[in-house]
Amino acid sequence: MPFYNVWIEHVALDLNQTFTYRHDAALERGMRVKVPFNHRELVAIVMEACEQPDDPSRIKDVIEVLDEQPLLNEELFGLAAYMADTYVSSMMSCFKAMLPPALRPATRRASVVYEDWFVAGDSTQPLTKKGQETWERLKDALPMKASAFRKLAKSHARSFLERGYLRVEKRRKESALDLPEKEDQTFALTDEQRDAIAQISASSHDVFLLHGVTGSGKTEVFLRLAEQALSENRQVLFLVPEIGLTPMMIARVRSRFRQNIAIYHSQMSASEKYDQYEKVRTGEVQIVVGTRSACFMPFSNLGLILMDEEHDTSYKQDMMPKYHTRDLVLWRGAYHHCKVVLASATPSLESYARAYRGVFELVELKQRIARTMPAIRMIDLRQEPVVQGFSQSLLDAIARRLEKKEQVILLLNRRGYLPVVKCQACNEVITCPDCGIALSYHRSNDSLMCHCCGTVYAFDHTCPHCGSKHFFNHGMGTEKLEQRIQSLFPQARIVRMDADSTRKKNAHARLLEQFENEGDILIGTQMVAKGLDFPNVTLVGILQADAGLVRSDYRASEIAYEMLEQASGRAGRAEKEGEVLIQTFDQDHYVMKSVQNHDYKSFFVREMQYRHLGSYPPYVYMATIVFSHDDLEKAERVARQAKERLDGVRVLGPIEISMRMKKKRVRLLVKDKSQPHLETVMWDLVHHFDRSNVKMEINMHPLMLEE
Ligand SMILES: Nc1ncnc2c1ncn2[C@@H]1O[C@H](COP(=O)(O)OP(=O)(O)OP(=O)(O)O)[C@@H](O)[C@H]1O
Ligand SMILES: [Zn+2]
Repeated sequence: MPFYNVWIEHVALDLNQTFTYRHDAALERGMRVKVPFNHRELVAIVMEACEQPDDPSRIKDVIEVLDEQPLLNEELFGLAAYMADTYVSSMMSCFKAMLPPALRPATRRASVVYEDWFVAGDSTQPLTKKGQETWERLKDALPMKASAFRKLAKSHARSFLERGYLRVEKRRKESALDLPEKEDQTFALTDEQRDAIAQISASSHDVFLLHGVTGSGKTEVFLRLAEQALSENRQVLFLVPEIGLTPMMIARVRSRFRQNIAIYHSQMSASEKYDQYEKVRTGEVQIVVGTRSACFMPFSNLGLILMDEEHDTSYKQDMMPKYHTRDLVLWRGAYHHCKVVLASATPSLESYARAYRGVFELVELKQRIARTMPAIRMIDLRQEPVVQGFSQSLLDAIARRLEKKEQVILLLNRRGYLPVVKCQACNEVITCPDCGIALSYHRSNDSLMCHCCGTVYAFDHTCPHCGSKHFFNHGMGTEKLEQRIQSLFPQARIVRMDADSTRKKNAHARLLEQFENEGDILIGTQMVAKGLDFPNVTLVGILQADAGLVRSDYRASEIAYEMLEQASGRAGRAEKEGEVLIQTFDQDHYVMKSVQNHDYKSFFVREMQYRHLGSYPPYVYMATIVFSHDDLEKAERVARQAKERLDGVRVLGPIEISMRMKKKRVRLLVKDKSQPHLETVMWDLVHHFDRSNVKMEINMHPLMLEE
């Protein structure tokens, strides 16, 4: 049949409308084609063949077919449709989110680069005793990248080559992720680990919440479960929140499974992503480790999905379609009839509530491998003064640890030098003209930065309002902390980790390696709270523990709790006992109490009461609608009209929120007990509400209200 319905990407079009074109050869669903549209050539995706339209003479021809095979299989089509429905977004935007950039409309592939790999030869020539030992230790890990093997085998690599134990083979260059080389370590499982694995394997449930305290050895549980799935010839998807923050985790997975693994994350180039995508599609690898977009990999036979740190907010995409990775992997798990394991020391309230009700099966690891949780000491800042950010207790503790040659992590969740630049003469605060919020001073490039939109402004150290050259020096970001701590401990080797110091590719991995090998103090933003496993870290200090609690967002307490508990969990993970010092004005707050007692359950119970009282998730489903326009009144008027149209749901607002790109913005907050009903109401708005050139953006199930 020569007629086909296609999806076209075009902002001015109504969501999900399709158009009909003619093509005389057969097209398959999921192929890309180029079509004429309003005097332009646009890329479209074929949806289906269709009947001859009423007036075939008006139908135009497809200009070019871009693919030999469909890009997406039926499962991924189903996933796109689910995603479009759930997040009230267009099919085309879902396809774009799902495909690697090289397969998105109108891109060409970069050339392929090759590099040396070692594969095992079949030599029986004698080796020295040391050589024999090294060979025994490493031979099962082959094939391996030549450079990596040389690092592990040191001087022996050459004789292995000369004696035919190794052969060189050219392979397509891997993702440039610079992972620390690790040798595989297998442990005798602890009783708890063994029980957890047995429970998951034997259960008839599909979805598990693995709640294991920090340092309880969740990774080893993942690796064993992955081995099981592989032994049944099924594929494994292993999701991590941010690749940069998890080089150690990935190195461990890779050291166990070597060549059988694809790595997929946002810092890779388009051609690297394409390579990894193809490896999965062609069945060359069985395991994918990656960040949220890895949940779209073209698996054919998934046997297990692992989602580490399932509470992490980076699993929610912040552009359209604003999906949550957890929802999508649950859908895929159901499609493949495979088990899904969500894991965290601090599960999201949504997941724990589901485990509580038995929707997910709860699996617990209550003990640390190191046996003891670190002791938490609250430093009451109402009693003990802080001088330039530090209490004397914290300074003393740092000094003691440095003396013992142990390592320290300091958390201050604010980057830059000064958080606010305020004129001493006229009291004006310098703000971002696009967003209206205070700019931060960054000393490294001597400029001002908006932490909302990322714009950098030149700073001549003169107040734009009154011309004064004097500014207050209140407040502190990580840059200032670094300077201060260096002057207090001149001998200490300090590593700073925040969004500024980690901008370059592989910077995370490099900084972490630097800290592990030759650092004394690691300072940083919430990044340092995540996943780090350094045996010699015995002190964690948290400078402004209350900072997260003063935010008005409904999830503020949960996010603050996660950060504090996770940061605390970095101390004392091996033999040496750990200690955590938390500087707070509010030590009786239930968040502080729960952290102090390492008591997730009490946090959960209290927080659920607040969510219940305020009608917030997980008690209701929620969406935000943001209207933006140059004219605030117009945006408000349209928002009020939309509110009237929203029938049978609770609507709060409109309220004005911070500007974005110079546009004024107002927000409606929509709540309902029923997810399908909420979706119906929102779709109705998208299709039938006249928003007269006011921009309208919907965010289903937002994690944060202020964005
Ligand atoms: N059975 C075991 N025997 C000895 N050591 C183990 C065992 N299992 C794990 N470990 C070690 O214990 C440490 C903590 O394990 P892991 O990093 O998996 O913890 P985790 O549960 O992921 O913690 P977090 O949630 O804090 O990231 C690691 O250094 C790991 O190598
Ligand atoms: Zn801005």
